[in-house]
This record gives sequence, structure tokens and C-alpha cells, in this order.
Amino acid sequence: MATLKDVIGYFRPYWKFSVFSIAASSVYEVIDLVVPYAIGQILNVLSNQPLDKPVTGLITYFANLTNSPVDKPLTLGILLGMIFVVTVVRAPTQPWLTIWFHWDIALRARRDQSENAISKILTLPLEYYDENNPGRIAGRVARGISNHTWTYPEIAGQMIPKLVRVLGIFVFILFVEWRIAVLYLISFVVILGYTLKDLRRLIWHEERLDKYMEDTESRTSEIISNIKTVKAFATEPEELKRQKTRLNREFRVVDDRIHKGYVVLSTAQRTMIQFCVFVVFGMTLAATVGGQISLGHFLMVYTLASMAYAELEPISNLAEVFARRISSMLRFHEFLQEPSSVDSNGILEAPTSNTPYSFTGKVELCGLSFGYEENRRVLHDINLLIKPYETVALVGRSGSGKSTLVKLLLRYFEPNEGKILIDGEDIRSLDVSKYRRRLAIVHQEVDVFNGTVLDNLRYGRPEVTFEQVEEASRIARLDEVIKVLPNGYYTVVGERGVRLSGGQRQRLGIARALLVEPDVLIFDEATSSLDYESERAIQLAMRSLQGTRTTIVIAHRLSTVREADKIVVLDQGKIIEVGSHEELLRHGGIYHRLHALQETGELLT
Ligand SMILES: Nc1ncnc2c1ncn2[C@@H]1O[C@H](COP(=O)(O)OP(=O)(O)OP(=O)(O)O)[C@@H](O)[C@H]1O
Repeated sequence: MATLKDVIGYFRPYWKFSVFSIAASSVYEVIDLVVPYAIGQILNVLSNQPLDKPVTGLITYFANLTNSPVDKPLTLGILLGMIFVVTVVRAPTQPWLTIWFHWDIALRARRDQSENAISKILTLPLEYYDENNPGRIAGRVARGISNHTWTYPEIAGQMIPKLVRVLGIFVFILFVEWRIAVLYLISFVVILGYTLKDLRRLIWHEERLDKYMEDTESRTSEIISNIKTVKAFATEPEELKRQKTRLNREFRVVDDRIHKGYVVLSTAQRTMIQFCVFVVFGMTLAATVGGQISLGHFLMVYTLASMAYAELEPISNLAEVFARRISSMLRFHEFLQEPSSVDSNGILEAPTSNTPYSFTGKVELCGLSFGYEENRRVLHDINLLIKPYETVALVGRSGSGKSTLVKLLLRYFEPNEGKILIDGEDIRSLDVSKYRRRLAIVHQEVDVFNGTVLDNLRYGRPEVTFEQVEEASRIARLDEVIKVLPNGYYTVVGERGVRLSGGQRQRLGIARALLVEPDVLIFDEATSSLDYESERAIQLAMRSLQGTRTTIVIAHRLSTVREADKIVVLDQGKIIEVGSHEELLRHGGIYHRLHALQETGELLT
């Protein structure tokens, strides 16, 4: 659970500048009060009433210093001088010592926290992305960061200094007429107390709204990414209806609860404030008529009290804005507090290129058991030896655990029991980044980043030469694709570029994987969504790689794995058959049945 401490901690690296700029802003707010005070004293001079002791002392000091008599022109000159200093002289310094610092801190913190958010995105475990879609994550991060950025200058530059100003006014009035000061203080505590109590209730609704908004954003993001399915099933009306229901639910909370709540709060505040201003006016007038305070003090107290009550509304407005934003700020911190994956230690540090790992590609799975959930194992006691340069195929029914096995090999998850050895070393004892750099995987869906084909090919190893790129493209049969692209290797693909077909992306994925020269190359259903021609091209690419490195192929189409050195058949998380294509056919087990089904469409029992 994130707390207010986390929100404040967001700005911790800049606390010294923060204290300085808040103090500077507060001083500016307080010295402003000199103006009504000096005007009050000028009124006393003009109406021949006595001046306050500190002012008389100051005038006598200046008279002695300049050898001049204590008279009206000198007194007025000094009072005018005071007003000049706190208005005209302060003007050019104020923005630099306050606004500049407040925004500088907010913007620096935004940069740092955006970096933290990106680091978190890069280190979160894969299952987090199974549960939270990009829209939800992006919305939470963007709202959290922008709300922190906007809130800091308001709180540090306005709210705190304004509260100090209110305190300063209290001290000023206390010197003149303590009863008015006490009334002023009590009314402040009452009004602010009422505001804060009401805000607690509104924050609760704000939190609810924030969750509703995340749900809506999450679905919108899903609609965008699954737009083809939406269109194909013609479910636009249902999607619109569902989102409308969600938007109406948001609207009810924001309009009925939150917005109305703020208007009710504002009504109560205004009424209380105006009532208090009126009472202070009456009391000050009575004190002046009764001769307890001078005409100048009457003017000063009334002006100061009006200034103070005028501050109450902006202060509570700022508190309201803070209340509106706090829940998204807390949710941002909750995101940052999400546990990173077990293997993320040091994963963000640049690899030490002088000592990269190098393996022969011998992989041993020893007594491996694993379950995503505590009490449901999806792999049971897997024992398998993959020799260097061997091509091993993993086949089996859907859900039999093939991809899970590969996820364990890539160290996305830790096994519950057993271990994986590479060249005899437990992969858990290796540096995870350096280890993963020796593996490469080609998924069914190859991710393409916005950029040129060349950028995408060099993604895993930017330093490869153009000749190496061409060689890898030739092996992956990508060169045929490059020839027909408008700008060859420099064709922009991805977000705003040319769309690549599934088969073309596969070839790009294979070439990209080859360019990192992995010791273990994995194909995770790389051909299952392809047409015959593309599949054939990729099979040829795979064949030309056979024997050059350890290769693990997951495939549903058995035609892809026929030539593998070893075929491993998984069923319900267990290895049930191992052998070459011919051996397994002779064995007459599950592989034989699957093969018959694919070749002839005949379901053997
Ligand atoms: N992230 C996950 N969280 C929980 N269970 C999962 C997760 N991923 C897979 N599973 C479960 O683990 C089991 C094995 O899944 P896995 O994806 O390894 O099978 P597979 O043989 O690769 O299947 P397919 O051929 O359909 O891709 C399945 O029962 C699946 O429901």
C-alpha cells in the first residue's frame, strides 16, 4: 500500500532546494503584509494619531543617521520606502527564487520518476503483463506522473506559503487586538477542519473513480489491439454499449458524488468565510469606536483579516485539487512497489562486454517440476539431455507444457523442483542478462519495433556489420523479402511504416535471432501461422542451421520437426516419448497418432 510518505518521497532528492524555495515563497507572502501595515501607519500620521513603537524606533534611528528632525515628511518617506521595498524591489527576485525552483524541482522529479517507471516496466515479471494490459499500465503511469508534476508547484509554491501568510496575519493582528486574533484563529481552524473532513470523503470517491477510469482505459486499449476481432465478429455495438455503461458509471461518481460534493463544500466555506469577515469587521469597528485601537489599526486589521479570509478559498481549492489527484499518485507508487521479477537483479545494468558467456549448448533438464500456481503443477519431473549442436523438437498436445519448458530455460520463472544446467552449470548461478544473451528465441508473433528493417535486425546486437546482416538475411530467406521492399533494408516498418506479413516477420525474427549468434536457438511455434510457401522457406532456413548450434523447436506441425535429431513428446506436463521421427513412428505411441492425424486426417485410437 502506498502512502502520503511515498508521494513526498517522490521529491526527496531535491529536498534542500525544496526547503529553500518554500521558505523563500513563504517570506515573500509574509513581507507582503507590510503594505497594509504601512498604509495603516500612514493613516495614523495623516490623522495625527500615535504610531506603533517599532515604527517610531525606526524613524528615530533614520533621523539620527541622517541628522534630520523627526517630522511628517521623514515619517511618510520611510513608510513609503518600506512599501517600495516590499513591492517594487521584490518583484524581479520573486519569480527566480520561487517559481523557477518549484517547477525545476517538479520537472527534475518527473524525469527521475519516468525513468523509475520505465525501469519497473522492464523488470516486472511476465505474469504482470498477463494480468494488466498496456492501456491500464500506461494510463496509471501517465496520470501518476503528470499529477505529481502539477501538484508540486501548487503545494510548495502556493499552499504552504499561503498557510504561512495566514499565520503571519494572525501574529500581526495579535499585536494589535488579541480578541480579534483569537476569533480569527478559531474560525480558521473550524473552516479548515470542516474542509479537510469533507475532503476525506471526496478522496474515497476519487479513488473509486480512478479505478473505474483504469477499467475503461484498459478495455479501450483492448478494443484497439483486438480491433480486427471486434470487426470480424461485428461486436461494435456491444463494445460501445459496454464502454457507455462504464462511462456512465464514471459520470455518476464524478458528477453526483465528486462534483456536487465540491460545490456543497464550496457553498459552506463561502458562507462561513463571509460570516467571519463580517464579525471581524463588527468587532474591529467596536474596538475603534471604544478607543482600544487607532483608525490606522482599524484599517490594517480589517484589511489583513479580509486578506486572510480571501486566502482560505484558494487554500481549500488547492486542497481539493490535491484530493482529486492523490489517488492516482498513490496508484502510481503502488505500481512502482510491484515486486520485480526474481531474476531482475542487475538486469538494467549495461553488460560487461569483456566477459560474455560462451556455451557449447549442452542443456540438461534435471528432475524439473513447475507450476504457475502453488498447487497446480504443469511440468512433472522432466529429465532431458540436449547435446551440443543437437536439434531437439518439443511436440505434444496444446497445454502439454512445451512453452513453459522454454520459459524456464529462459529463466522467466524458477522451477519448483529440479534444475537446468547449461554446460554443466546451474543457470540460476549465472548472470541472467549474460546468460540470456547466449540464447535467442523466435516467437510465433515476431515483435517489430518502429524503425527500419535494418534497425530491427540489429536490435539484439547493434554492432553487427552490414555483411553479417546480409548473411543472416540470406540464411533466414529474408533477402527475398528485402528485394521487394521499397527501400530495402532502409524501409521503415512497424508503427508508421510498411506492414510486414506474418511470414515476412517470421523471417525477420529468425535473421534477428541469428545475428546475436546464440549458443541455443529456440523456435516457439515459429511456423504454425504460416502459409505453405512461407513455412517451407522457414523450414529450409531451419535446416541450414541444423548442426551449427543447439536448436530447440516447438511445433504443432510435425512436418517442421521431422528432421530433428531428437523429438520429445510431452503430455500433461510429462515426457512420454523421446526418439527420432522414424523411431517414434515405429513406437506407435502418441507421436504416431498425431502424425497419422496430420498426414491423413485419420484419428487413430
Ligand atoms: N501465465 C500462466 N499462468 C498460469 N497458467 C499458465 C500460464 N501459462 C500457461 N499456463 C498453463 O500451463 C499449462 C501449459 O501451458 P503451455 O503454454 O506451456 O503449453 P503448450 O504445450 O506450450 O501449449 P500450446 O501448444 O497450446 O502453446 C497450460 O495448462 C496453461 O493453461
